[in-house]
Amino acid sequence: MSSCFREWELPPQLREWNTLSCGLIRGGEDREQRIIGWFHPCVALRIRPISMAELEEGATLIAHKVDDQMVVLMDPMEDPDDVLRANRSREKSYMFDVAFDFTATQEMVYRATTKGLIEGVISGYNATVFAYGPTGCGKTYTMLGTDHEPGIYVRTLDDLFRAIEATSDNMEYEVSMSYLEIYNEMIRDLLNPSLGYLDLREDSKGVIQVAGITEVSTINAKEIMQLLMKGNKQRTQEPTAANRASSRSHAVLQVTVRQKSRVKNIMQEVRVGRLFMIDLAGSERASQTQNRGQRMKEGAHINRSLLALGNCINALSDRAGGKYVNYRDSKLTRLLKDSLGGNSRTVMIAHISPANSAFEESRSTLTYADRAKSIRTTVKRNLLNVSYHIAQYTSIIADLRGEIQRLQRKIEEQGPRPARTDIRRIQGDCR
Ligand SMILES: Nc1ncnc2c1ncn2[C@@H]1O[C@H](COP(=O)(O)OP(=O)(O)OP(=O)(O)O)[C@@H](O)[C@H]1O
Repeated sequence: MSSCFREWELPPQLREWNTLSCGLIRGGEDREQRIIGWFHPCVALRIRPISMAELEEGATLIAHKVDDQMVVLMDPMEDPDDVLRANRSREKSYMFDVAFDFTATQEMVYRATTKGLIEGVISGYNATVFAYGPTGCGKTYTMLGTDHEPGIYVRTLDDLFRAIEATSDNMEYEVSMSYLEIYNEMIRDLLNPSLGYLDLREDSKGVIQVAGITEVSTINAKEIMQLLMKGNKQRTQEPTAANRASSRSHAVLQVTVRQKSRVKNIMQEVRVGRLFMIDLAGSERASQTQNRGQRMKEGAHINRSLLALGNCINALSDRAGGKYVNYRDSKLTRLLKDSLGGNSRTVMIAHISPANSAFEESRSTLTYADRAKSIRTTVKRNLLNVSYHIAQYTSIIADLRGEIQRLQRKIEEQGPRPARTDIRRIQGDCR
């Protein structure tokens, strides 16, 4: 099984961090970011098992994994038994960093896509993993999973805390998480829904923040999982014809890790890594889902934001063409700005059904996933430079010392201080 990153090892550019001649960007007075290189997203494809409903409809299989990286999609209108068929133009093969079919376990998907990001995150790099694809194709299964087959959220958090534990003799960590959903273009805090709808703000360094979101600090995987499960119960899910428990919102789990050395020194740095794990709502065809009323309205919002995401992917993958990337079209793309074309190692896991009835959705998902491979992101280490503050205080202290010396000199120049009686006499003169 090939993988995006080698297990427990940093990707080559990250490993070469110490030897690379890095660019140094001052991202603000107290924040430095060191560029370590360009990256393309890791794009994985998962073909879920055929469902009972599809079997009952007499579905045939049209999507196949050929090897660890190649997937073939056949046009269902073509007769596979016709040996004379000359026109196979609509049968297409796609190459990905890694491909999975119904035989793949949750552990295999996690190891090949996400596990390799953890070491970077605890050392101050940003990373994003997102599940993409049509409704009912297995995104929530991959990200959240089940009690028996936990998905990427649980496995990542388990390994993240294990990695922290392994280096905690030398390093001090602070981990916090937030969990939100974007439902009908509105942001809701899943850890504290009573906060109402939240706004997106861009800080002075261009980093997108959700104003007022609950950030829970913890260093305990079990505690995070309990919060996640609680938050997930708040997520908007409804039965649709395509999926009995269809997620009607995009769910974003953000884990922030701050790392600093236990050895206190004057040049101490705090490294801040952010990991986004995103379970997108599924794209859907109104005709297939038979949605009406509220479900149809939700579907329109979902499709609109996924279209905005698709447009960003298109524009970003055509950098040579100099296309403008419009992140502002939806909350989803604004939130994913850094993950898509900015400072992040990004993994996209596209999902499709193997059935002939899903041909059009599968084809467009494969096309988007294929385009996403040519996006480039610039990965930088995020440093909150404590030494900057120390330098500031040192220079303030030096200034104050200089001022004291100047005043002392002035007093000395003015001669000895008048005695108390002289002061009384001076006051008397003034009256
Ligand atoms: N790889 C898989 N192995 C076993 N079951 C799967 C797999 N992928 C999906 N399923 C099952 O298929 C059904 C639909 O999956 P899921 O809810 O994850 O789809 P989704 O893409 O998140 O859908 P939506 O966009 O509507 O929320 C679920 O019952 C899920 O358990």
